[in-house]
Amino acid sequence: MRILAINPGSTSTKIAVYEDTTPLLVRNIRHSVGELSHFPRVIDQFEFRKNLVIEALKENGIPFEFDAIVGRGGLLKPIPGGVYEVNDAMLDDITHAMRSHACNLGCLIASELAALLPDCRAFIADPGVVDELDEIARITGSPLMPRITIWHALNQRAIARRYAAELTAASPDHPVRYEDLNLIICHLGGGISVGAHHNGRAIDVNNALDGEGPFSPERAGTLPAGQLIDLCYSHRFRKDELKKRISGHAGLAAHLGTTDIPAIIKSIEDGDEKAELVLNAMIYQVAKSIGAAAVALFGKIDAILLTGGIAHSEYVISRLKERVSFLAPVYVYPGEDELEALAVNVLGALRGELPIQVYK
Ligand SMILES: Nc1ncnc2c1ncn2[C@@H]1O[C@H](COP(=O)(O)OP(=O)(O)OP(=O)(O)O)[C@@H](O)[C@H]1O
Ligand SMILES: CCCC(=O)O
Repeated sequence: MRILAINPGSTSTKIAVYEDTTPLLVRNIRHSVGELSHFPRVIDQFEFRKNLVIEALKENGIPFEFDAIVGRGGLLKPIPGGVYEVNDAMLDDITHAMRSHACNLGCLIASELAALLPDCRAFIADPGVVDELDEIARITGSPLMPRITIWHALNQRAIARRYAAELTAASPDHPVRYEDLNLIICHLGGGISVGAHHNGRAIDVNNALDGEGPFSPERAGTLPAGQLIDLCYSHRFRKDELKKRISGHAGLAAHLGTTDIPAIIKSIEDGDEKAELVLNAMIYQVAKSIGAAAVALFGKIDAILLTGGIAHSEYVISRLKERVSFLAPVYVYPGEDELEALAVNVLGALRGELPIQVYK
């Protein structure tokens, strides 16, 4: 089976081509803040990112022949995890999605490219709206605003399974499954999500997109509610501009004008005190969220797993470990396994080993 996996993130479009479980091509196409700022809305990046995918395949001599195309995404209604075939209900909900996120493009690009081929099917797997919250975690101080989650479900689960497989490989007589573990998993990407996983379910995890949790390279995280309301009524910003102050032009992008962690660390080394304070504040907020997840798990934690692009950074990881390693052993999985997870999920579905769910 030949599978094209497409993962549009907030700062990159990652693609991979798999022949069964063998990767034939893996590419990370990075997008600068300036490049993406030409597009008023994320959905407007559709043609741009789709063409980049086609160009990357051509440049690498990959023939446009696939059994399935799978995209990461999108921000649909809350649904159980798993593999879903793209259908009209999904495309309709994505096109009119209330929330803007690059992963919405994954579903749309997969669908459009698959339609160019006879017998090629389009899928998504474990989108960011996978919802397994404990009921107690949904309650906020306002009945008007129950909590929802939008998080890196695909990667957090893939990393959890990888950690369990590593434990099993180390002690084959004592096989361990993700479903046996209590884990805190922290995805450090353009957005940051921190999940408390209890026996294979994310019982609490922040809404990394809509202003909840730590701030991140391009998200505001939790904001002071009163000040936010005042800003809404200040006539200083239109609604869409204010939304960008929560997701897009927020976090490190708003404070420092860049989401590029290596560049920020370079300027800290060159003596930029503001960059140092802001980046350290982001690390501090991530550590506090890990502490909150520890409480959700009653302090019974097998491991803390740090993943996402920023987990490549020794500067960030060493400072995080300093604050949280008293809670549990910390393991680092830099980058993400999302492309492989997409491909493996779809391969399982095409082989009949995993159910293909229908989005309604
Ligand atoms: N080698 C590296 N060292 C430090 N930071 C890095 C490195 N590579 C990428 N990053 C940082 O990781 C962040 C992007 O992470 P990632 O690629 O996981 O995000 P994304 O896929 O664009 O968005 P998201 O994960 O939120 O969907 C950026 O802030 C980038 O600067
Ligand atoms: C759906 C992914 C969540 C995020 O980027 O914050």
